[in-house]
Amino acid sequence: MNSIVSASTIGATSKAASNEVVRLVDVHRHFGATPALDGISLTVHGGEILGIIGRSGAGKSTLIRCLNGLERPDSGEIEIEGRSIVGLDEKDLQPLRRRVGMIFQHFNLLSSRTVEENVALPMKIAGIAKAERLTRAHELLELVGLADKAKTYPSSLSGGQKQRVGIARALAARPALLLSDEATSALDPETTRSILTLLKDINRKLGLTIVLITHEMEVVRNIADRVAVIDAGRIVEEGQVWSVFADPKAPITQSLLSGSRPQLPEHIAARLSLTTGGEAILSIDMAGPAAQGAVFADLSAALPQSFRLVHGGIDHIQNQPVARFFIAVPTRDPALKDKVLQFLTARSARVEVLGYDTDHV
Ligand SMILES: Nc1ncnc2c1ncn2[C@@H]1O[C@H](COP(=O)(O)OP(=O)(O)OP(=O)(O)O)[C@@H](O)[C@H]1O
Repeated sequence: MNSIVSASTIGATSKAASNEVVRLVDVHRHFGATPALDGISLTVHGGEILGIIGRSGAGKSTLIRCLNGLERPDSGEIEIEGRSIVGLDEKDLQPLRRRVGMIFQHFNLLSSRTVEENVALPMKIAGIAKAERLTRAHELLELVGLADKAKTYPSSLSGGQKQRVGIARALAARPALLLSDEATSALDPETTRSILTLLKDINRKLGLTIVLITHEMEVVRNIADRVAVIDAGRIVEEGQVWSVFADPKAPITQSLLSGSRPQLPEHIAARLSLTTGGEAILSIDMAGPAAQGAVFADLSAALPQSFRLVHGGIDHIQNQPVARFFIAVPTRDPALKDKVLQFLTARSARVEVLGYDTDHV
């Protein structure tokens, strides 16, 4: 990928991290009796990548359509770069739409236009002279690694290449904000990773603010700085990605994360009982500084033969260790489990007794 193009060349807005590019306050949007958005308040700062995740029907598309003015809320405030867009008519919305670029799941390229014409189209609509828009289209195609495809048609491109053209086109009008609507959902895992890497690269180089909606936690994990979880039109959880992965609070977040975090193997979970006996099965969650020490070596030294490792691992998200383990503690010494619990909680671990595996004596 060739992406060595400076922010000044491309001309994206680079904002200080404290600047608010998006602000939503108590936004409501109903369709009949269905509350698609039920009081959404959200802030996106300049230069950050916010992932908005939720299940089908949670309200993600409605939210993103409100952000680019395609949908009007019933009530609440929406500001883009400090300017309220709620009361704007179509004519006044046009300059705002140029501040907001968008990429789509199915790319939405014009098949009758070449790649460079697709990228140049928003500039043509904005009345930019032909020579200037072609120069810029080439800079953008270089940014997304497709300079050699300028004269080809979208039908000859792979899905990943089409999305790169979509990204170049979205950047054509020098947006302050890029909205990504399930932009990698139609791509295979490897192409998804390359598109996410490109978006992160553009975010870093141009300081471009990105809001992406997705139903995949892996997308959030790979690219976002912060995550907001939406369910039934409400933000139910919000925070830095590593801390939400480490300690998901809302049931919907726990469920969305179930494929991304170690889970107790099913055959053991199926045997668990509430009756004390055999081994107690404990889950242990540690993150950040708490996950950096030699916790298990220290536990072993302090309480020899007090546990055996059952399952788990350490992930690294935003350069922070996020650990989740399952251990088995024998119950033949009735006080042992509490000693282990005490030891681990003193080390800032979150520990839960899941039940007893009485088959394992
Ligand atoms: N134009 C509409 N008319 C009626 N109901 C709508 C309309 N748009 C959305 N809804 C309803 O609002 C709720 C939120 O829909 P929305 O499309 O925003 O969810 P979503 O999270 O984007 O779902 P998906 O991931 O399946 O696209 C759903 O119950 C949906 O049926």
